[in-house]
Amino acid sequence: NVLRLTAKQNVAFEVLSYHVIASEEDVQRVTSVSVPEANQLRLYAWEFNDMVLTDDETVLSSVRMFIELDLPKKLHIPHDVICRWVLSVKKNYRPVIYHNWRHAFNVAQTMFSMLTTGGMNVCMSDFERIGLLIACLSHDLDHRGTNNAFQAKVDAPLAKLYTTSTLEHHHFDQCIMILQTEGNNILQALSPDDYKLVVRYIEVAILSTDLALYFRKRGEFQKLVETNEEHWSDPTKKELLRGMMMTACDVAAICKPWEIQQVVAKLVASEFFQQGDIERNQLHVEPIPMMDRAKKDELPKMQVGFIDSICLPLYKMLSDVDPGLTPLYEGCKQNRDNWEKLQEEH
Ligand SMILES: CCCOc1ccc(S(=O)(=O)N2CCN(C)CC2)cc1-c1nc(CC)cc(=O)[nH]1
Ligand SMILES: [Zn+2]
Repeated sequence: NVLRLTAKQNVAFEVLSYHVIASEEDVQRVTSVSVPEANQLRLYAWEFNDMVLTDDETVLSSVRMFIELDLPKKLHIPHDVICRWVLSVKKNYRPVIYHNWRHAFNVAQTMFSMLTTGGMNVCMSDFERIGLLIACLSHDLDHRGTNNAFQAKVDAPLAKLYTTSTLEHHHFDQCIMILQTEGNNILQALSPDDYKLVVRYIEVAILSTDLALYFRKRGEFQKLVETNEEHWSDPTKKELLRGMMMTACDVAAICKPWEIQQVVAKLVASEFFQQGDIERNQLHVEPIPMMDRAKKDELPKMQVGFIDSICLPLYKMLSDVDPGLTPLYEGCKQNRDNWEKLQEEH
């Protein structure tokens, strides 16, 4: 009977694999073209705009980020494996309004800029750099366009599996599932100990994108930055820095040129309002103001509140740690003025 069970499990896994991994046709197409240059793709720019790129170009741009950091060579990642892995990650993002592949791709590009244009490169090992890039591209895998509170409200299976950071645990699960799928393991050449270390970096990085954890950890990071105790040789302090970098990349649309910020804010609002509609019309509970379509006129005021309470303090601390990140702080401050002007118009 055990044999029958494993046979069933194998079939299930094959079927699952068919759905979760990239098609060899996609892999063929992507591996057959040369990877565009980073400067041609504007990958080093804080003002980077993904909207001008086709889906294949976002896949090739992601591959280019790994190549620019010399990771395929240093960690022996075959070109077809890195292409297949990026395509599989992209395939496991749902076509939701905001938390889709494009968001993850933008988060990874901001991390790439931090690791290069910023000064973070000097204090991050190859294992931290590949861990952070994998975490950024994977950090919202299989997002449903609704938040943690919503999973609990609808008693979603995920909420039973993970009572805290519900979605973030699932995003990490999906990341590992893809890495462990045939032909997708970009960490395959690492020793068991190094593999465990990088997977640990990825887990903590993805979980730190839960804003609840950011609020919990921010005070500790603030103290560290203020007292100039920035000894990044201390693993616990370094882990705290990587977590703050993840949050900064996750909300980095708030630092983008005003035209881009306005487009993205509309997408964020639409996804939030969609959840609010379900809460009001199907669950018969009152949505929070951020998700309440009836309060859309308060959006500029809410954005100013978001910038003041979450974003500016974070970009200020990171600019103190690495002056190379100051453009993020400046961009965020500029958008605070832009949202405030809109707020006054009402
Ligand atoms: C754009 C539509 C309105 O968007 C917001 C409204 C309110 C707040 S909030 O800081 O007051 N706060 C956050 C914590 N919640 C638990 C309670 C409410 C944040 C946003 C917002 N969030 C993101 C991250 C996805 C991106 C973005 O651009 N804006
Ligand atoms: Zn995200």
